[in-house]
Amino acid sequence: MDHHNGETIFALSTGLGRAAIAIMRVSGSGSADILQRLCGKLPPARKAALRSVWQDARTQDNLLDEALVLWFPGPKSYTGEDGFELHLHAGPAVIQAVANALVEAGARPAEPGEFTRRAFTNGRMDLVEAEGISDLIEAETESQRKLALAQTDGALSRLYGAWAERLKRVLAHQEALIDFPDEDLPPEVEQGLLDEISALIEAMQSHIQEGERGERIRRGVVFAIVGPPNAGKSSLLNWLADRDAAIVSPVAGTTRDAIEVNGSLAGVRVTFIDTAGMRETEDEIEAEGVKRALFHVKHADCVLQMFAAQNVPEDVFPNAILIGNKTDLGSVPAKVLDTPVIPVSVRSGEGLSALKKLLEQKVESLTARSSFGAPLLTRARHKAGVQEACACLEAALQQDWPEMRGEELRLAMRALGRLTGHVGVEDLLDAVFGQFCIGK
Ligand SMILES: Nc1nc2c(c(=O)[nH]1)N(C=O)[C@@H](CNc1ccc(C(=O)N[C@@H](CCC(=O)O)C(=O)O)cc1)CN2
Ligand SMILES: Nc1nc2c(ncn2[C@@H]2O[C@H](COP(=O)(O)OP(=O)(O)OP(=O)(O)O)[C@@H](O)[C@H]2O)c(=O)[nH]1
Ligand SMILES: [Mg+2]
Repeated sequence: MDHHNGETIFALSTGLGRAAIAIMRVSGSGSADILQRLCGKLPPARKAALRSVWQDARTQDNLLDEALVLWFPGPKSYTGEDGFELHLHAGPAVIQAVANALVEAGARPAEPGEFTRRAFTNGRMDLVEAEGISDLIEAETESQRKLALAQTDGALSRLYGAWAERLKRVLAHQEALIDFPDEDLPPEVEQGLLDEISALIEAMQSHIQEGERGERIRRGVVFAIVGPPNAGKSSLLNWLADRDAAIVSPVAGTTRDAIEVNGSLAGVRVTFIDTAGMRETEDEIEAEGVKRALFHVKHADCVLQMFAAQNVPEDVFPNAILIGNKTDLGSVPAKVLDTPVIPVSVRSGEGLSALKKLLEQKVESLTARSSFGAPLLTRARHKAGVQEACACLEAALQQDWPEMRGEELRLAMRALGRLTGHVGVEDLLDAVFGQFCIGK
């Protein structure tokens, strides 16, 4: 994608649902001219003004709307360049007419994430903060909101920046060892340097480990509901979803595809996946369903293994929560192979509130932080970057040659720099900003 910061871009920043007001956002060096063309004299900076919006204000040709107008001169604006907002009456015809007038005045529609991309390019925020903005807009639960907001506030960026600073000092000491090999530098210098590298490795490793929680909060905790046909898996899904998401029937093998339902538990986004009942089958489609069920057993954060009272399983999946259903028809054992069984009857409702409590606890333990307040990584991109930096530091420790060690340290610095976007990220930007909402 070719990006021209000189161009003036616009986008509708408010959602397309039923709403009274729509915000059209404009950014770029042509903003002052375009705003004057549509609304006449520029309003005072950052003060709302009520204006008529015209196709051309000079000729008072074609009145489009009466709008609140905000003028944001750069470089302190969100994008770092001149821009303005029109708070219009929401309505497809108003929006279309204003968009046409903007194009006629020289602006073009923005790409997804282009406003924030400009904020990044103009040094208003780094890459990690920009990703946080995108997550904040997507956040559906309280925990997602908090995590994203901390990220837009620079908490994660500051952690990576602090590591980069420490690395810079290590590198400086390393250079001193290279430049003055014959001077009698005290041996503590080299030892101190190695200790600092080890400390950084440890910090990065625990950050990666904790990061699993951040990724879970961001994407949601995934529960896979599995078990033999007719156990009542789809019935449980429907109860958890509070709607008829999946077909329930007495026919064994009713569910063949995986059915996902999103919800929230303990303020955390969760996904429940109902799967095909596991059994040997000649049916090609059902067999594919069973294959998918096994896939979800492997990839879910937690497996809900369900069985019906009369049909106690011989094996228990690792880390599964065992649910014995249909207690209205018969009793279930207290344990199977040392795993406690949660007795429920989805039909009568018995045990369901206890099950829900248990699931809430599970969600909390899967997302709770061990070190309070430390920022969490939230994406595979962050994890990969920290892992790369960490691998370079480990390689640095293995190097006896000072020059080679210095090279590994520089590579680690570079990996951290790419994370926040301070170095060499041109190739990454389309991927990062392409995931944004239009108008942000
Ligand atoms: N209508 C509207 N609401 C919005 C935004 C927006 O752009 N427009 N935001 C967008 O994300 C968020 C709030 N963020 C904002 C960030 C900066 C400024 C602003 O007025 N900046 C001043 C400079 C402020 C200063 O540093 O002194 C400026 O633009 O000149 C406004 C909102 C959420 N709500
Ligand atoms: N008596 C009784 N019947 C139940 C209970 N829960 C579900 N059922 C019934 O058991 C049958 C199978 O339920 P489903 O939820 O479709 O079972 P499933 O595990 O999704 O089955 P498959 O999709 O075939 O793998 C249906 O007739 C349900 O009404 C229960 O607690 N007690
Ligand atoms: Mg089913």
